[in-house]
Amino acid sequence: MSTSAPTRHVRLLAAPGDRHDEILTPAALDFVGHLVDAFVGRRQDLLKERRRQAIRLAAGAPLDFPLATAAVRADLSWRVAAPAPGLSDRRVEITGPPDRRMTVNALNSGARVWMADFEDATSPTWDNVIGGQLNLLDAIERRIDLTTEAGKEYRLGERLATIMVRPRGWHLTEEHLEFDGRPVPASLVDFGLYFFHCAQRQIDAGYGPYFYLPKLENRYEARLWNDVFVLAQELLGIPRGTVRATVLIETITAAFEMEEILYELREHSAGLNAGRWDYLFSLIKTFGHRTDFLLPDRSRVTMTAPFLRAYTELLVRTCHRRGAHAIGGMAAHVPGRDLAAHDAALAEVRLDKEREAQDGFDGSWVAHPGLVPVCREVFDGVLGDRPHQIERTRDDAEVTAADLLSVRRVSGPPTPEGVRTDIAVALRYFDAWLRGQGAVALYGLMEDAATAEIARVQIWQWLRHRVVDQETVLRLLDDELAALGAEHPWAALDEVRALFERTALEPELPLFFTPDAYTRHLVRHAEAAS
Ligand SMILES: CC(=O)SCCNC(=O)CCNC(=O)[C@H](O)C(C)(C)COP(=O)(O)OP(=O)(O)OC[C@H]1O[C@@H](n2cnc3c(N)ncnc32)[C@H](O)[C@@H]1OP(=O)(O)O
Ligand SMILES: O=CC(=O)O
Ligand SMILES: [Mg+2]
Repeated sequence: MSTSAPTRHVRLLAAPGDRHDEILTPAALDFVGHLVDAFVGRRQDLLKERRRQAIRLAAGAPLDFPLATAAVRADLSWRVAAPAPGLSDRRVEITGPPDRRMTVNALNSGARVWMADFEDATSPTWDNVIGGQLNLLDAIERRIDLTTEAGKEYRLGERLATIMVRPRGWHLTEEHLEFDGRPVPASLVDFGLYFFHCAQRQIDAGYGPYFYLPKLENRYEARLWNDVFVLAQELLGIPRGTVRATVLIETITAAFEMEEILYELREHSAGLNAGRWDYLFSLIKTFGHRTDFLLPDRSRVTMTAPFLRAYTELLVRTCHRRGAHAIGGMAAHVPGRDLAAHDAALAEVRLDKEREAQDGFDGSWVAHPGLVPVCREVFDGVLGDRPHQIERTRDDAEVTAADLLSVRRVSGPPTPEGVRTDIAVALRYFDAWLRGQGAVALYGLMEDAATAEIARVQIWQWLRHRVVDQETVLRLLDDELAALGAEHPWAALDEVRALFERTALEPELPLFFTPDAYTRHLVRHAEAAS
């Protein structure tokens, strides 16, 4: 590193794990320490500002495009950085946790990009966090090949997806590391360890350190990330502007600051992604108390709803005006076990990708290798030999604040089946998450932290508006816990019930279910750590 070590250190509180020492080297921990020392205070202030903004909006303050930055939006002269090597053609991006086998499968999947996910698709057990870093390092070093006991071989092919890493969001902490007696921001751990070990290796391989940034709520959080990148590059002697990052627009407040977010990150920006599931979660969380934001069953809120079309149209228009990629979101259908379910899932995904490609997106996400071909086919049909369609500026897509908030047109009460499904999904997902699995297929759909959040906040919203009564929810809760216990005798039923009660049934809605569940259930401190 080009500067001296921090005077205050990151302290490791976890017991040693298999090969963890290869990631948690003194130099890597010093590097993370530098980042934490520099940014921990600002992160804290920004989290406080999130709470203040939530209170303002709950009290009826209007949400609009910020007046203070009108000049940034009006100035058509600025552009984001040119696409970096490996990021020009992003027609298909596969996402998933950096589990060892899935890492090989994702890199070989035929997708152009693999989003290695420490956020929605990962349950942040310490083993998953450090194991994920090891898998990334081993993949980049091409030493990840393995043969299972059953004889199945996993070998990296010749043409691999470009890696983009999604660190955990600003709201989460990593409690196996401590700085000044306090847990460390998880974003800086995931970003810092990957950057320290892999940034130069990726540059040497002809790519670079690339990221996806989740759950940002405003331009100040984008500025914080940009400053993290500047310092990280400086510390390791990597030229400024080497990092690239795609920001997920997946909160309702960030939808009003898309231009500003691109502007803040412009020297490191790789565009925006329409993170539809967290977006819906954020919308319900932010305006859940208002009757005009009462949403029906999740299955009835599709991407053709006017307020969601407004969001994706604005995203494409904003990106393309600034020379940035606009990347589509996740259709939740995953290939089924039988042929009919498989065909139905593919048809749903095809429709979703067709709409995105026609709207001007430059590529999109899939959750499963079996969906890569359909997404590629659709985008091939629109892009042909062009790597993207950034030149399509979508000046026709005029979107107002009212369009983004016009939820009333799809609002309405849930069906009994919708209530049961949300409870079933939340419970099953919580159980998987507590056991270390952050993404699961349930009832033909991919479920992860974002979709599980929707399930629990919908129940909260329906109870609050009395369109479902507490007795019904408690009866369904008993039924679904019994069904879960019958299917999975090992399920942590008491913990799952308590988590559901705390995060869906209390009058005060917790902002996320993950910090509570993490601190209570996933943290394992070594008794003798010093
Ligand atoms: C809202 C959002 O943020 S979306 C982004 C975050 N969410 C995700 O990334 C979810 C990613 N997807 C997944 O994790 C998985 O596809 C699941 C959990 C939904 C389903 O997984 P499974 O039940 O294992 O699916 P299935 O049995 O069909 O898998 C078949 C093979 O494909 C592999 N596979 C499935 N999905 C992926 C993936 N996303 N990446 C790499 N490999 C994958 C499996 O590992 C398995 O390979 P194997 O036979 O070599 O072990
Ligand atoms: O991260 C993606 C989302 O839809 O949420
Ligand atoms: Mg998300």
